[in-house]
Amino acid sequence: MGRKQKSKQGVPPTLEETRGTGKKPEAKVEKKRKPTEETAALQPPKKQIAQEKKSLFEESESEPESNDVKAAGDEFEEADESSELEDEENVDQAQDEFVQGDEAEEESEQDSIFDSDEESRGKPMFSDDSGEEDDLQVANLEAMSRKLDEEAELEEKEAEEELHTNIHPTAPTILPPKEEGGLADGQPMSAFTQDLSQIQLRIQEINRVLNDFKNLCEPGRSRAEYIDQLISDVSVYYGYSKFLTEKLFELFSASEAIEFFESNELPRPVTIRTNTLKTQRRELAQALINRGVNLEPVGKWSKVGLQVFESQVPIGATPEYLAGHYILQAASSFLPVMALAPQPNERILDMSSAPGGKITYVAALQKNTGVIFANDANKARTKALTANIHRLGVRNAIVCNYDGRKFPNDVLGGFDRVMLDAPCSGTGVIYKDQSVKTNKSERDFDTLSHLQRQLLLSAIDSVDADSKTGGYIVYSTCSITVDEDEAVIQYALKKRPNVKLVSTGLEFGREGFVRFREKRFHPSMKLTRRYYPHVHNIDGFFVAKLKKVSDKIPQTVNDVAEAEEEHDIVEEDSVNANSENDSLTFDDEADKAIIEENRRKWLKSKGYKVSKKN
Ligand SMILES: C[S@@+](CC[C@H](N)C(=O)[O-])C[C@H]1O[C@@H](n2cnc3c(N)ncnc32)[C@H](O)[C@@H]1O
Repeated sequence: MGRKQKSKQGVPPTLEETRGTGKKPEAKVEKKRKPTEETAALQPPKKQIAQEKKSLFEESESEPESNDVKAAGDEFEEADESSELEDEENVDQAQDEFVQGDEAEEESEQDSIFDSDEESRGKPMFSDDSGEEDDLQVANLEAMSRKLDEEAELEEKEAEEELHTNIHPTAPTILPPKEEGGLADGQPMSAFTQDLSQIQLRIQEINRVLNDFKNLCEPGRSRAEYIDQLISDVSVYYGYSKFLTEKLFELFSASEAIEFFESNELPRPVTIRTNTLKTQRRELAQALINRGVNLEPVGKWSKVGLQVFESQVPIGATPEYLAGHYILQAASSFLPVMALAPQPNERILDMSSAPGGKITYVAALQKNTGVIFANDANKARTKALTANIHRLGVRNAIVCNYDGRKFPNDVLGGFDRVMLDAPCSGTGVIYKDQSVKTNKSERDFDTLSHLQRQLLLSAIDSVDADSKTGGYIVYSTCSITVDEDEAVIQYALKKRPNVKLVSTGLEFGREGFVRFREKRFHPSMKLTRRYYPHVHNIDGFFVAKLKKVSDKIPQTVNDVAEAEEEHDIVEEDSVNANSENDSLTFDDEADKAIIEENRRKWLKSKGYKVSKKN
């Protein structure tokens, strides 16, 4: 019903489009969020620069992230088609397809990435290099940010006026009458109007009622009825499958969910990362400003990121770009590398590294010392990885092409640190790949979560707990679903009690869920970090950092305590992974069957004779 209705109406205009035509949206869904502590590190911009995005990247080369989501989407479409396979085989096949990828897949995709840092507007800081902030002439930035602030203020004022004009002083009849259209009690009521602008208005109205339910609800109507209608309306208005709308809705309160869905209609700010192997941020900024690029640092939290406001030249084809002085990279992608905190001379594994945005940052932090194994299971994607490694002047990386689940730990293991930026559904980057809105099923999430769990165990097994400088694993995704984030970490804590969660060291971000619906995660899960587009104005992201305390997989709580003592680990916040609080259960039997099936397929592919399945 929802999709049908949408195709009749066409895609709802985004706020940006509405602004572009000079026509205002009928009303803001909700008054703009006031800056909170949470947003202090990264203030969302009050004015997005969607139009500029296109011209900025017209000639840009491929960079990380957008590829990833697309790859996931493509592979899952294929997985869906293999309907004649048995359930287990389906899961397996989907995983294999996901890993192998399409050889013909485009190796390069544009990375249209946006970010903002309102806080630092007007006071640019380039603190990474020499601390000589005053040296850089960035008057253009100040002018730009003043202009943006004024526009934003005006917009906010207008939005507030509209809110008052459009919203009825008392609760109107929002929900369709129970008897109308044969709707039964408790049955989710899909949109009873064909008009998207009316649906949009109803979204606002329901939100208002939910925020003051006691006074504004219609007599005899339950909160659940309003929420059902809201989910149905959001699904129609923003064009999501009902399944995904519900899945994402449950992560937030109703008002926040609306903000989240709205934020997926707007691009994130364009950001670039200075390649400190070749230049310093201050010099790069100066060179780009001279070419007519308006930019400023992404925020105090990053020493290498720059946000691009507008540019008279294609930002992906400047001489500085071609010389490898920077890479177009989402600000969110800096975070797992910062959490990994690689040290010079370490041996590091990036288990799924193509097209190389994060691993080239790792190399820069190591100043090209030590050794990085830049692995990716998709051979086609390793070409873009190699190209980026060359362009950015990385000399300490070895590109390899293993399925991370079967990474040869016995030969190549014993790493000081391992990064697993896992393949995921991309629910954090819906703006970049709108197909995620409709092409993900429950089965896709199950398949991915299973793959992510296997990869994480393999990542853990590749680390040397006795490393003098490290012994860490960082797990990240650009998805915000609990299945792909906390549930994967919880699984690893259970299967590998020789690891424990530690602080990511990241300054901002929301704590990971310790409770989520019926699930109870380990208390140390609060050390993980979640990022959201509507809160932090960066891609939705998840980052967790684990410390391996022993190379043996301990069997008892005491074993873990002993290992920790031996490794002299003092982590006030983190709690032992083998705690009794661990109440989440796992379907070990199902895992066993899938792993066994994978093993059989692998043996077969290597030419071994494999006995028939029982
Ligand atoms: C999120 S992307 C990685 C992005 C990369 N870290 C970067 O910053 O550019 C996930 C990657 O996982 C790879 N992948 C999928 N399944 C894999 C597996 N079983 N083993 C290793 N890599 C895998 C995909 O080919 C994809 O390149």
